[in-house]
Amino acid sequence: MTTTKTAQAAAPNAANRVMLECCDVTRIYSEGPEDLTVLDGLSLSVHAGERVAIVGSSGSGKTTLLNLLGGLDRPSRGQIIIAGEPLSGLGEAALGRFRNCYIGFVYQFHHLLAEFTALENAALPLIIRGQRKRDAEKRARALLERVGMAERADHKPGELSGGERQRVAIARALVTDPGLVLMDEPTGNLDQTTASTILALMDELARESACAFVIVTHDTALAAHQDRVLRLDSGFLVADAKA
Ligand SMILES: Nc1ncnc2c1ncn2[C@@H]1O[C@H](COP(=O)(O)OP(=O)(O)OP(=O)(O)O)[C@@H](O)[C@H]1O
Repeated sequence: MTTTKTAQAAAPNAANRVMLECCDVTRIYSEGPEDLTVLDGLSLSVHAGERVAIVGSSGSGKTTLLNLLGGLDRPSRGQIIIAGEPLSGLGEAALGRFRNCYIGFVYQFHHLLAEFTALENAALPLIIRGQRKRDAEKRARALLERVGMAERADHKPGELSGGERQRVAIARALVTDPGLVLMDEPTGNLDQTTASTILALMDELARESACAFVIVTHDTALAAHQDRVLRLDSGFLVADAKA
């Protein structure tokens, strides 16, 4: 194990194209009586088709990092570049459009819309993008099928179990065929069989469409399944050997 600010060893089978670059990123929270430095000059590259797990103890900054990578928060210092685009150069509206095109989110707080069915929720990112409802729902249905939710497509979130809602959220994140998917405990609510289905789907997508995944998790089995495991510790990334 190396203890360096930069965790940049490329996975053996990763494509050469860099999908995500995090350059010397620092995040300091200044709201309390004292400044809190959560990330301290952190650098990271993730290539197309690469799957990276971020682990670390509670409060180590995993969610903070994920929010920065998704453009939901801005770093105090440093630069985040996705698909060659520095996020700091984008205003809020442009950032929203960029997220819709390039990033899929599976976050615990990213709730499904209660008044829409599973199918409509999964199709939503394409509708927002301006795609015709019929085409968007066709693609969404295909994704729901892949996560084993085709039978429940016409149900609303209130009629689904926690694990089923999570699978719809995963379909919604993948429906736009994003270059980068950010996941926060994606298999947290799932039984082992369903979790394995989701892992297999992620493997396929990483291979087929060179989608890159950054996955925050406490689940050691899920982390061990990824190309790289990075541990957040005292504001720095510590690169583990391939788990
Ligand atoms: N908006 C904020 N203002 C001030 N401090 C914050 C804010 N958000 C997070 N923190 C603090 O930053 C630190 C890192 O929080 P973060 O949520 O990133 O940790 P985490 O590794 O995701 O934890 P967990 O595994 O428990 O979800 C914590 O000490 C937290 O209290």
